[in-house]
Amino acid sequence: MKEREPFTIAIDGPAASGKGTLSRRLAAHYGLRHLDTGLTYRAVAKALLDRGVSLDDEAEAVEAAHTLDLSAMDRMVLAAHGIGEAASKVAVMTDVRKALVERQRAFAAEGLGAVLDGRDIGTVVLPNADVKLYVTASPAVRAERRYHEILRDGGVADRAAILTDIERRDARDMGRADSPLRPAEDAHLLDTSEMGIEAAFNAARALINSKRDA
Ligand SMILES: Nc1ncnc2c1ncn2[C@@H]1O[C@H](COP(=O)(O)OP(=O)(O)OP(=O)(O)O)[C@@H](O)[C@H]1O
Ligand SMILES: Nc1ccn([C@@H]2O[C@H](COP(=O)(O)O)[C@@H](O)[C@H]2O)c(=O)n1
Repeated sequence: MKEREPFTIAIDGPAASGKGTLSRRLAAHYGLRHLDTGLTYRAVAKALLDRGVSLDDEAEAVEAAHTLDLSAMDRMVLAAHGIGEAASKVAVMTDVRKALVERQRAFAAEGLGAVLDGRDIGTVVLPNADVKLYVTASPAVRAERRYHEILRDGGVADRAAILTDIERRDARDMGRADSPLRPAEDAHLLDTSEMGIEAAFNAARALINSKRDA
């Protein structure tokens, strides 16, 4: 049997667009490793919060980025709302991004290929990825999904506050100088505002299969 070349899939999109859900499904389907790069920024932010230092402390943040153990990142712990907000603050620091991008590229280069999701995967981390997807949905739809996710996990949520948070994080992620969130020129847009998880997975799979077989 002919051996396949390593295959990389880059998935970007705003908060709560569904890129993590889609990336996990695709990685399992194609037998690829998966890295949620948002967790790397969250882990750096949490390290600063745990140490009781300011989120502006760039030297501490860079040190945390270099020493981060990717295999020890706990999605349940890092999912906390406050950590997401803190992550988008440390994510504006160029030297933090440099350190994390290096780690993310090293992850993607190992093995038979990988799916990476985040904000700058198609534009900065893996500009030569085999497939690039930009997953999005309207802010109202994303807020509604996050609202139901919080209730499902037993939490208490306020719809209006979630929408405000999502819009604030979008503005910070799209407006920063270094590696702002935007679709790569060669990314395929997947607007899931009116698409369920299964339909989004099927659309992504059809696109990836066409690239793999090409
Ligand atoms: N196409 C979809 N239709 C309906 N619900 C969806 C869809 N995609 C994802 N969801 C749900 O929306 C919520 C947010 O999805 P997910 O965590 O994958 O988003 P994300 O883009 O990775 O978010 P973040 O950047 O904040 O980590 C989850 O509860 C997920 O189950
Ligand atoms: N490639 C990335 C991934 C994430 N960020 C920043 O981290 C924040 C948290 O990300 P989630 O995907 O877990 O919500 C996000 O708001 C970004 O500020 C990034 O800059 N680049």
